[in-house]
Amino acid sequence: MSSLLSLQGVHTHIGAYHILHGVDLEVPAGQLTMLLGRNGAGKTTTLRSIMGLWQASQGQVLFDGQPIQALATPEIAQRDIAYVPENMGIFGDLTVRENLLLAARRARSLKELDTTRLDWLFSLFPALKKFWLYPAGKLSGGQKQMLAIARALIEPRRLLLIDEPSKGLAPAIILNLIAALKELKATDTTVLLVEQNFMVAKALGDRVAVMDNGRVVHAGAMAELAADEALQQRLLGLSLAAHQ
Ligand SMILES: Nc1ncnc2c1ncn2[C@@H]1O[C@H](COP(=O)(O)OP(=O)(O)OP(=O)(O)O)[C@@H](O)[C@H]1O
Repeated sequence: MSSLLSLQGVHTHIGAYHILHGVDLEVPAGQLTMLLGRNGAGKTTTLRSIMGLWQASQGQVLFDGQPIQALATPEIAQRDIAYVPENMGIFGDLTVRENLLLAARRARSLKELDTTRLDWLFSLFPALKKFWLYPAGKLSGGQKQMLAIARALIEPRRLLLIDEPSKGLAPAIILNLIAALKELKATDTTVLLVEQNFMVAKALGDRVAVMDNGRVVHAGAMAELAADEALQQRLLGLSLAAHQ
C-alpha cells in the first residue's frame, strides 16, 4: 500500500511547549484515514504541522515521496493539499458563490470555474445551490461546514485535511455530512479526517490512527478498531465511547 502522505518522527513546538513528540503517520493514496484521539492529543497540531502553519522542529513530512516540512504554507497548498480548519475559514459577509470563487486559485471569474466540478459540488451539497446568493454567515452550522468542504474541493485536490467537521452539528445533519463524505470517498480522493465522533469514524474510515500525548499510539484498519471495544476503551476512553 503506497502512502501519499507520510510523517516520520515529527516534533512540533508551540512557543515554549513541546506538543508533538515524534508523530509517525501513513496516509495511503485513495483512502480515507481517520485521526482520532482524546482532547488535546495533538490532532489539530498534526494537521497544522502538515500544512506548515506550525513548523515541525524535527522529523519529516513526505508528500508523494518529497519532503515538504521546510516549505511555506502557500507552497504546500500549491501541491494540491487543502485544509478545512475547525473554524471552517469561511467569510460570513460574502455569499456562498463569492466564498467558492475566492477559494478557487485559478479561476478569476465565475465563468472560469469548472462547471462540471461545480455541478458535482452541488450534487454533494445541494444546500449550496439553494443558498447560492445568501451570505454564508446566515447558513446553518451544517451548511457552513459543507461550504467549507466545498471550498476545499473547488479545484482538484490530491489530499484533503479536514478538522472535526461534525463538531457542534445535530445528529441528523451529521448523517447528511456522512453521506456527502461517502460520495467524496467514492471519487478516490485521499482524505485525512480528524474526528471525536466515533460513529462518523466508523462510517467513513478505511484506516485509522489514534493519537495520545503528541504521538500516534495505534494505526490500523478502521474496521478492526470498530470491532474491538476493549481496544477502543483503552485507546480512546469514555470521551469517545459516549458518542457511540
Ligand atoms: N497555540 C497554542 N499554544 C499553546 N499550546 C497549544 C496551542 N495550540 C494547542 N496547544 C496545546 O497542544 C496540545 C494539542 O492540541 P491540539 O489542538 O493539537 O489537540 P487536539 O487533539 O486537536 O484536541 P481537540 O480535540 O481538543 O481539538 C494541547 O495540550 C493544547 O493545549
